[in-house]
Amino acid sequence: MPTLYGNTTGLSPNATKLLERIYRRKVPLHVIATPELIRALAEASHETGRQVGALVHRSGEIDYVIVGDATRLMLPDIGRLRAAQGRFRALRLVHTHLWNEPLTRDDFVDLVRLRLDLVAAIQLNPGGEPRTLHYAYNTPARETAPDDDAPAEHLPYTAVGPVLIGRVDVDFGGLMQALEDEFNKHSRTRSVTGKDGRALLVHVSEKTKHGALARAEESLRELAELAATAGVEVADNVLQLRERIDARHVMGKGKLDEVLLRAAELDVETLVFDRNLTPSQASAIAKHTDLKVIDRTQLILDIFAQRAESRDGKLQVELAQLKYALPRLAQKDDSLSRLTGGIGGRGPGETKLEIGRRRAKERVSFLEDQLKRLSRQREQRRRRRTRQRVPVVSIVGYTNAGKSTLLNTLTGAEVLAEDKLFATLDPRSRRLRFPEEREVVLTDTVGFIRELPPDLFAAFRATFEEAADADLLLHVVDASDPARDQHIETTEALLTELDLIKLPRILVFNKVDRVDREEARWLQQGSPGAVLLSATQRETAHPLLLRIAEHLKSRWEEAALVPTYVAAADDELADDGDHGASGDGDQAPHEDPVLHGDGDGDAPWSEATEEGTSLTTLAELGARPRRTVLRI
Ligand SMILES: Nc1nc2c(ncn2[C@@H]2O[C@H](COP(=O)(O)OP(=O)(O)OP(=O)(O)O)[C@@H](O)[C@H]2O)c(=O)[nH]1
Ligand SMILES: [Mg+2]
Repeated sequence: MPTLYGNTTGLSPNATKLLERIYRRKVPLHVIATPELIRALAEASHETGRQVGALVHRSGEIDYVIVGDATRLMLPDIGRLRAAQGRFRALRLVHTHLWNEPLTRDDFVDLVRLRLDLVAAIQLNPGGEPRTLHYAYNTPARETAPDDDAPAEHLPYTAVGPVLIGRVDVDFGGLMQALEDEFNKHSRTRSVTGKDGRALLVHVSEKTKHGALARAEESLRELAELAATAGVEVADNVLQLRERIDARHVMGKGKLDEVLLRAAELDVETLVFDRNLTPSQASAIAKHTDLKVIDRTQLILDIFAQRAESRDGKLQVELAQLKYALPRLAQKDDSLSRLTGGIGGRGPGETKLEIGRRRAKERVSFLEDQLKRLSRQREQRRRRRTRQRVPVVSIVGYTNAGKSTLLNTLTGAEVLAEDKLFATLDPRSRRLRFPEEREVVLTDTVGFIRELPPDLFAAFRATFEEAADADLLLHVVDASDPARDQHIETTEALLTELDLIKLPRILVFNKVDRVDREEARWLQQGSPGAVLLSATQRETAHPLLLRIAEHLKSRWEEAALVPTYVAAADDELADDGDHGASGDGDQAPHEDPVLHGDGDGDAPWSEATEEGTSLTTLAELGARPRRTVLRI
């Protein structure tokens, strides 16, 4: 007994018989539909007062007969596209429209979403006779040349009609062949700059507070940076503010269809959501759109996976990824296969994420054990260091603020500093020598980010263990970033969570070369205790060095490492601010290298060695030698 799909309740025996008989039709490849099929669909439709459709396979068989209501047809779940061969599903939908409507938005969405060969709608007259036909097929997204003055909007399909039923003259097989050739050619020639393909960024949030739009745009900007860091080319953004986040699909169905059509139009395969999705939301959206769906957490995890270098870092990323994947493994949905491979599915190193739930749980406890061991080792190292009473200064702040650049500049180290988010995942410590054998260990840290994924936060808490023992924190802020204040807020909130907020802290406004004088002055007035500098310009760091020395004065004395201390005149420390962007005229030229740092070698967390350092006097720091007092 052939199965009927869709709205089959309350069908009369006669209607059922007519519908079942549709399965007997055969449709050769050279036509969209035979007159017999069209008549059978019209007849069943007239009998039921509902739309009736057939999904016709290229083999000529009718695979599904579907009943709708008076205005629409709900297609059955016909499996996932990527399991199918080639570009198209090899199925075309031929169905009736009762009210003489042309193709509807639902028709286009089905065409694109399911990659159907073609969708045809037969318009019936009031007597139930087939009159005209509308049809549409997928066409490749067109590359818009820069000098192309055609409208930027380009639909991912071509629609034809109305055509009188007797006049439909389409070589269906020939059309499909031509389209497949065109799609193949298109995918060969299209240039993709992102190594991991193109994505559509989607921001949905509630329009609760004032300024929601500006915040949404700022958030999308950061997401675009994250995507670029992860190696994804951003094709476009979609932004929606709505009253309430939809529990199932985040946005409304209509908007989701729009996203789907836009994705097809731009030929992207991935949606990156600017929020964290629940496992069921991610799976429902993937299912509805047949696109790969990534959320903000996955994107960040992916960056971390690509960037972690040390054993510790790799273990932590893998742990965070597994913890993220576990509830999704439980979903038992075939969209899970999308979690593996490519963006969002990379494990650190060679680790595969394609593992079962039980294995994943075992691996989680293994990783946790390993990490505990490593943590103990670090603890021992730290204790040794504490015994040596070398003060620790930790550089913290939002990602891309210039922390590593500052470390490099101060110590002459060569830590990777890049205009990318999360350039540093395996923080390094460097020894920095002040005059008179006073020294500090300067530690770089992982950058903070808004809504740091909880699992990642837990995993990376460990990297802040070092900072917990710090005598002083340098909170580095990119002064030139429009979201500067939010970054400070986020960093302070995370410092609170990490229990580091109680440590003494110097606010360092970095990149002042990129803000104008007026703004620099304003910044200094707003935060009198802050230091302004450009980490890329070594000489601007002197006020900061003096401040560090001032802060650690008692610490050094207490440690009695040396019988001397630095006494910088109060006024010197108070007016540091104007050193900032421009540098002071009375700054003495200093000799390179001013300060010498010696690296830890490549192993993070290892102790600084004693070799290779040389001493400089505070005068050689070059700031204001005349007014600097050194006492013995
Ligand atoms: N113009 C200017 N650019 C700077 C300055 N300091 C750092 N940068 C640039 O800002 C970018 C980020 O610097 P990083 O030192 O990698 O920043 P970070 O805080 O360590 O970043 P993560 O490790 O990603 O958290 C790099 O391209 C630097 O060259 C500065 O004072 N002026
Ligand atoms: Mg860094």
